[in-house]
Amino acid sequence: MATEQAPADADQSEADQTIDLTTTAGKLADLKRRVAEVAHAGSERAVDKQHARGKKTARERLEMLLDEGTFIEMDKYARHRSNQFGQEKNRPYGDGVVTGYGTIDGRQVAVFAQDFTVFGGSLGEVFGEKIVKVMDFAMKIGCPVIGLNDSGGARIQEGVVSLGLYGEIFFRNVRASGVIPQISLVMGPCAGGAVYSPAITDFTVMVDQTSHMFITGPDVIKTVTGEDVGFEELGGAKTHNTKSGVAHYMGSDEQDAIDYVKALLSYLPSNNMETPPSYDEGQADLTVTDEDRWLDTCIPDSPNVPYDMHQVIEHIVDGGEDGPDWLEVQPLFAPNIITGFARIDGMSVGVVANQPMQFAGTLDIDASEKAARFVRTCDCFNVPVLTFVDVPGFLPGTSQEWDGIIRRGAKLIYAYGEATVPKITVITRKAYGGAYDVMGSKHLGADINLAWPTGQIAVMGAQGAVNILYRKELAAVAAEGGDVDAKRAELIAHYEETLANPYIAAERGYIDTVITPSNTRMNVVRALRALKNKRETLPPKKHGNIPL
Ligand SMILES: CC(=O)SCCNC(=O)CCNC(=O)[C@H](O)C(C)(C)COP(=O)(O)OP(=O)(O)OC[C@H]1O[C@@H](n2cnc3c(N)ncnc32)[C@H](O)[C@@H]1OP(=O)(O)O
Repeated sequence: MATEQAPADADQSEADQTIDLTTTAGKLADLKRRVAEVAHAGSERAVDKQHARGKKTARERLEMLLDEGTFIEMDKYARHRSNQFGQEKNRPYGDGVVTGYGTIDGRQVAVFAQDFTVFGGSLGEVFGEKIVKVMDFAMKIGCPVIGLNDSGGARIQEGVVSLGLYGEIFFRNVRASGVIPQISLVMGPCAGGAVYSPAITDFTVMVDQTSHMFITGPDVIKTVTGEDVGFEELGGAKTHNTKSGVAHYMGSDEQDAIDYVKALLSYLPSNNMETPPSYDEGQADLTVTDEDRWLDTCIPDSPNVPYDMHQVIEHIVDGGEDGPDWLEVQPLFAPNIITGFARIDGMSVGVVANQPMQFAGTLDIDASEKAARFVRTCDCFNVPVLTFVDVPGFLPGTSQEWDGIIRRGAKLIYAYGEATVPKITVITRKAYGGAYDVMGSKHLGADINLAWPTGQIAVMGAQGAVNILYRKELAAVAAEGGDVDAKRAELIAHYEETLANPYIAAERGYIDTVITPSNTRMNVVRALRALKNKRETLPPKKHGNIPL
């Protein structure tokens, strides 16, 4: 995979002695020797230790990630210039990070892979300069940059210079945000300030058991707060995929994590000036199939009975022998909302959907932030947003209020309102209260709004509404010894008939049309085709002020 072939492991010192640098043959032999040194920058002991932990080396990982034979390494002869703490005696080629470019599924990408076998992958001046250079290169040519993180953090011996280079990387992460996709694979430690580069990138993928992210480690935490916590519990892949929402996917092993990144890239354009790649576009069968007909039966008669929104999504997106063309993002975090990429009619689509199986599909802080971030990611990279709505409202509770559901829930409104990509919304069942507005409503600029006849678009559910509207009447029935439950049922039926349906919204054009569920795929395909050339721009401004 290097541009020069490394010689087989022979007795190197003997070979070195025979190199005559005054001849061309000698100079070529010298280059070969250096190439071999580059490839074996980490000691055998460090490589063995890496493997014993179930981790691959930086070069092995790049081989797994990139198309075979496409990697071109940059700065392989770079070495640190530090002469502190005896560092001048050890100047391995590459300085602990492998950088360069290659292809994934034939598409150009730039990469850097931190090499834990050299100085623990710690970031010094030259190491940092190499990353900065490859990021600048990716920006110039408009291709995604993928960072493989496995590092002890700032190289302690190089002091503030290391911190300066972290800052240079963060700065570029910010400037590249929304221009080129940035993806972080965390495949070992990622500690202290180092975590903020992955945090700014579009996606962070971790590996179960072998990757950790934290600002301060267990020892510091013990000293400062007295808490006893291990690496895994504090900042392992499970923690960041389920609790903190820092990560977007937990790979079961390194191969799984890498495969996820490759799949992710297949839904994204190379930069914000391009549209995402499409596969067999325009080939969708628009007749109603058995898969489509399943949708006519999936909504339970009782509004209190859940159903799995994953199944709805899977019946609408493209599919083949390998199953639905669907890649969930943050599947383990805030599962009351589903986010992920799909292909419909061969086109890339970002799906946001309430999940009635979790907290009845209510919106809470985590769900709002998860979906807001996802909608903005789609909008950056010209991916249309398809929303499925079954939401009974925002989650009530003091913890939600005190943790800021007002400003944090507002992010989702902001994200939908700001997005100029095609926006298509399907209301399958409940769309209650403020949550109706939030979830891709016409009022927030959605282009096509569809509802199923099972849709209930109202300020609140029938039960709650009747209890408020008819409190006095119900109390009077109770006082007279009448049948309160029968009266309530009668009032609920009346409310459902008059208000909890999709037709009032449709009368006003808030819903473009009410469709038979089995016609959803056909309607979505036609809408995507119609909206393909949608052009909408925001008023000129420096940038908006999303509540953070
Ligand atoms: C902005 C910031 O990044 S602030 C954060 C600064 N970094 C830190 O606080 C983490 C410091 N490092 C560590 O705590 C540990 O090395 C860990 C947890 C990352 C990994 O531990 P282990 O897997 O046991 O690896 P180990 O400690 O042996 O490190 C491997 C080698 O990398 C070196 N190394 C690790 N981190 C650093 C570092 N930050 N700077 C310089 N060298 C480092 C180690 O000295 C060791 O060198 P050696 O093989 O010559 O003995």
